[in-house]
Amino acid sequence: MASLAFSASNSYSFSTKIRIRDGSYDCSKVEKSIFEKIMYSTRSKNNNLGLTIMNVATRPQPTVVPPSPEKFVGNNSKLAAWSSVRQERWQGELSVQGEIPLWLNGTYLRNGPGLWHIGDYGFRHLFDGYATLVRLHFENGGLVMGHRQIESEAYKAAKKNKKLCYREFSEVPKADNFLSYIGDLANLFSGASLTDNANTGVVQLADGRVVCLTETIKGSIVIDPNTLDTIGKFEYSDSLGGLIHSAHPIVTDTEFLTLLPDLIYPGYLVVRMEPGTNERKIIGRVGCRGGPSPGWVHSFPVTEHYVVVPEMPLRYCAQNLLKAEPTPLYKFEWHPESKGFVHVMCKASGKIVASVEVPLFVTFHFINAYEEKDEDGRVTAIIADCCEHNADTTILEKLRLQNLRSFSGEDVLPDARVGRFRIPMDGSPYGKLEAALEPDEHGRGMDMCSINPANLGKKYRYAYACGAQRPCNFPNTLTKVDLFEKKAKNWYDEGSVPSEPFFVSRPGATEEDDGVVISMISDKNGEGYALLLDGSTFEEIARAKFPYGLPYGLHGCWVPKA
Ligand SMILES: CC(=O)/C=C/C=C(C)/C=C/C1=C(C)CCCC1(C)C
Ligand SMILES: CC(/C=C/C=O)=C\C=C\C=O
Ligand SMILES: [Fe+2]
Repeated sequence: MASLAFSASNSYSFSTKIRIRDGSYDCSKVEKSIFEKIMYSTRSKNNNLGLTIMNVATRPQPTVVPPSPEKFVGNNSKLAAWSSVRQERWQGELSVQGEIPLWLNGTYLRNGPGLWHIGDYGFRHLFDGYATLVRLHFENGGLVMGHRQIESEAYKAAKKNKKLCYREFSEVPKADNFLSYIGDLANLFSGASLTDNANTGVVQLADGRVVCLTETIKGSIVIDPNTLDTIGKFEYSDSLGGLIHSAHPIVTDTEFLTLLPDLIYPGYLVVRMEPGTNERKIIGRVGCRGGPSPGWVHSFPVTEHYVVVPEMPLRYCAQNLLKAEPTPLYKFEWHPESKGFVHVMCKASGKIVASVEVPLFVTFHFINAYEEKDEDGRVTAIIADCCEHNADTTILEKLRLQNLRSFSGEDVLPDARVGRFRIPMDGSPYGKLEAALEPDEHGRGMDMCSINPANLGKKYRYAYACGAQRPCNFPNTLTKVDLFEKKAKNWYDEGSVPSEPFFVSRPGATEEDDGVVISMISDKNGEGYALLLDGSTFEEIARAKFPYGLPYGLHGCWVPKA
């Protein structure tokens, strides 16, 4: 046992006890009050000690780099999905089988954790990898593919120092000695040691800027969608502070909405940023009804007038944040006794208009939400759909790379469903959560969803997602879910892993599913291709082989031709 005192910022000093076990520093006994003090001290404008803006004076032309002969790293199956990307960048025209519709003019960008190695050291969890951007540029029936690493500070530092330098989702840099461990703790609380590895998603703001995101606020990075150049850090100009936000903001032509979980006074700030600005303004705040900390908010849905704030019983955990080694639920803890809640905030007033207890749930991704009205047009309930993992947290463990790489033929993917919340707006205390369709329709796998963006916040019929054809260890189908008919159509290619199906609407379309669905496939031979399905029939319309298989990617966006 050691007792020490140090100053985390100029204004706070504190002491704590550190137990040294097996040569590692276990800080699980750090008192919450101390944690709170430190976290609070980060709530100032100047808490980020991270990136500075890199100026790109000229826009360089994309470099065409031929595929290198390097071997895939770290995978014992042929699937490229769980192997680190084989080179920093590539760009070239692909040959297309089938026909790309001539109306499809623009660029699909997909982000994801594509590099899980520093030298010989391999990361452990899917979410740890350094961000790899992939670009599919569609023009006049042709297709140019490019991929490139995002030049985050975390990635650059790892390359330069040949070691992990920032805290990733599950990986923590090793302290050289006890004193540096103490320094690391201070850096954790100031945010300085948190990653800016923007490896989760990419969005185009209404003002045209393209921003890659993750769950750390400092991991908001502006890129050039044409060259995939890293332009620089997206600096929020407000003084909201904080370290983390939802990885999935809601982005429309008029706004950028996100949630900032508050770990000190458990709750969430709902904030809005107008196009052309970097300033988030507070719409309102909602306090948690369960404890001891806010639920993980990887995503959240909105309706036309409301922001839906989920309070999941899988909650951020201050103690786990301090641990050097990953815990079973990483930075989170499952608190069934704390219950699950859904809060509904009016976008215009910031007032909470409903706050209900719901059955326990586990979700990364909300699909959509809408207002249910009576014949007089009064809102009687909010319907919110998500990819729900049957209140089972084991999915997090299944996403460890070792598990993803070792499919033995055994069916190990936990069941998931389209979870439909019904949140009454009449003051009743409970909401419902039920499957929106029979989960066998999509093989009891369900994640990585998209909808026609024109239906955001409105009653909608179709969702596209990844489902399962069992046995499997990861969602392996593309599925089109019809929420009216309660049916699904599934696309499957044995041994392949498809990435999130992304719907692009045909200009002038009047039907919700009139458009195409884009996905990228890792196939069983270690190769990969871009796949286009018809949004309505869900039949293949085109595919284009990549020069080599690419790692799995998470979320994408569509950048229409200017
Ligand atoms: C890739 C993905 O879906 C999620 C990534 C999540 C990350 C990088 C979370 C990082 C975090 C830390 C580095 C410390 C604070 C907690 C938390 C936000 C989980
Ligand atoms: C890939 C995934 C879940 C798959 C489960 O079936 C979740 C990704 C979360 C982050 O974006
Ligand atoms: Fe996500």
